[in-house]
Amino acid sequence: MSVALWQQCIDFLRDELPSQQFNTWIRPLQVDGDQTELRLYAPNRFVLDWVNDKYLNRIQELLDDLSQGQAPLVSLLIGSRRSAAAVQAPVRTQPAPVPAATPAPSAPAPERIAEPVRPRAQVSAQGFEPEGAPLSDAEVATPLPGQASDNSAPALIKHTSYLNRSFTFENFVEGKSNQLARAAAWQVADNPKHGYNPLFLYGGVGLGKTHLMHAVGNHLLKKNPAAKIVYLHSERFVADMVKALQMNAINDFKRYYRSVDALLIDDIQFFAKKERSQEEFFHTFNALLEGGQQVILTSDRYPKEIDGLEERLKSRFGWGLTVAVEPPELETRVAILMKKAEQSRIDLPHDAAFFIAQRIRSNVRELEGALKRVIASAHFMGRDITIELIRESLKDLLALQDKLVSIDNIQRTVAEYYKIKIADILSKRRSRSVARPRQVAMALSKELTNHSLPEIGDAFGGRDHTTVLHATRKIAELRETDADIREDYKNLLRTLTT
Ligand SMILES: Nc1ncnc2c1ncn2[C@@H]1O[C@H](COP(=O)(O)OP(=O)(O)OP(=O)(O)O)[C@@H](O)[C@H]1O
Repeated sequence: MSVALWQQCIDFLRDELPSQQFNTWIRPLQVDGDQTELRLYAPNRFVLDWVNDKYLNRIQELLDDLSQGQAPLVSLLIGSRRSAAAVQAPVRTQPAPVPAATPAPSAPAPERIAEPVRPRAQVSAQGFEPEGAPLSDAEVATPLPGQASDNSAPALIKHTSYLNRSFTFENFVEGKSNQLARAAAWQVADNPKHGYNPLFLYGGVGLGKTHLMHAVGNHLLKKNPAAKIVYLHSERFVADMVKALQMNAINDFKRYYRSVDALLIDDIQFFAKKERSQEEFFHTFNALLEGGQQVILTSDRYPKEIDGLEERLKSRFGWGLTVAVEPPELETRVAILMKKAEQSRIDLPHDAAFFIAQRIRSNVRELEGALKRVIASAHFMGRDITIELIRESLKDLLALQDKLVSIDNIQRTVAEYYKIKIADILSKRRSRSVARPRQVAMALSKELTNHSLPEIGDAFGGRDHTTVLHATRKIAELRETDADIREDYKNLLRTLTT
């Protein structure tokens, strides 16, 4: 019964919280319980502390409301449902109104959990035999990217453990969009034995996941130059494994990967549908976790949403910490440009950085690419970087952007998104189902185009500029208070700018 109540509570939290927060803190919680007690299992102490601190009061409040004051007592534990036996005693919290972060006075100190409790891996480093699932076509067909051999690796393992030395924490610009991911990565880098294992970073292309992963690796190496840090793309892992199987050297392969201090694997969505590789990775992963070696993974989406990935892998990824990296907001884009210019010892005026950041919104890689082009033009023509020079050197890119974000296109995209007609957006109808999307479209037009308020008003069926102003203010306010609008706006921005 309390589990059903939790499901309802989750529905509210999903609506109330930005998706990044929901995915990071609430979604990994597992639950069981009965009429009187609801046990929530956090994958590690970090999540437990955070939930305790930030969300438990609200959770208890919601449960009270949903059960008309008959809410079960909430216990927050470390572990997972199946490993509950391994957990000695919960960090039991008081029901509201007593502050939820306070452990019950009766909980004896020695029983408090000091370290994350993790279910024991089922397979030891030596325990796996190669007869697994047969190779799928995709596994066999995966090309071998040409990289030099790593001296310490068996000859068949072609990857390198090279980390990009410029991907450091110092060079990483922090903003709202990547704050959590950076904090989690820093924890792992600074305190690997007590951090989160695995650390799973996910988000769209070019947003800094690889950068952060390397930053951890670089920091670990700085602290211990003898550490064996292996970074590779998931396709490389697959290719090495295929080769090892072909050469009858799978044991070398296993030994090598299981001997590392930290294994960093990029873009693990490429494991999808490659059953044999997943099998091998699963065992490597277990062995590393069991040995206390650090694993860091990245993917372009939330692990549970990767089609073609085994459930047991998805579930195991949740033992550590899963954090999203979001597209950077305007201020962060400006700061990134200023940082990159500083690294290249280029004098980039703030208004020029602002201009580029305003126009290039999709991701940091694009932003960097645009800056490089501007710098090259400035060098080539022997001119200072001005907005005029930027307009010239990014002419094609900006024209493409303008086409993409014309008011017409915004109206069409918003109409499609909300499943209404463009004619409705232009009409005088005031019903909420039409008025809100219209306001969203107006706010997007203001943010994404250079049209003036009167021009935007004209394009929306001849409305006054004050109506457009009101719409942009209203939507700005709703993006703070209403999770649906916030999500809609974010999705539309992404559709219109990538
Ligand atoms: N916050 C940031 N501060 C400084 N540079 C950044 C930041 N975010 C991204 N970058 C830079 O943007 C580029 C792309 O980042 P990165 O390769 O880490 O993206 P990614 O998320 O791993 O993308 P993909 O999924 O395509 O591999 C890199 O050059 C990186 O240094």
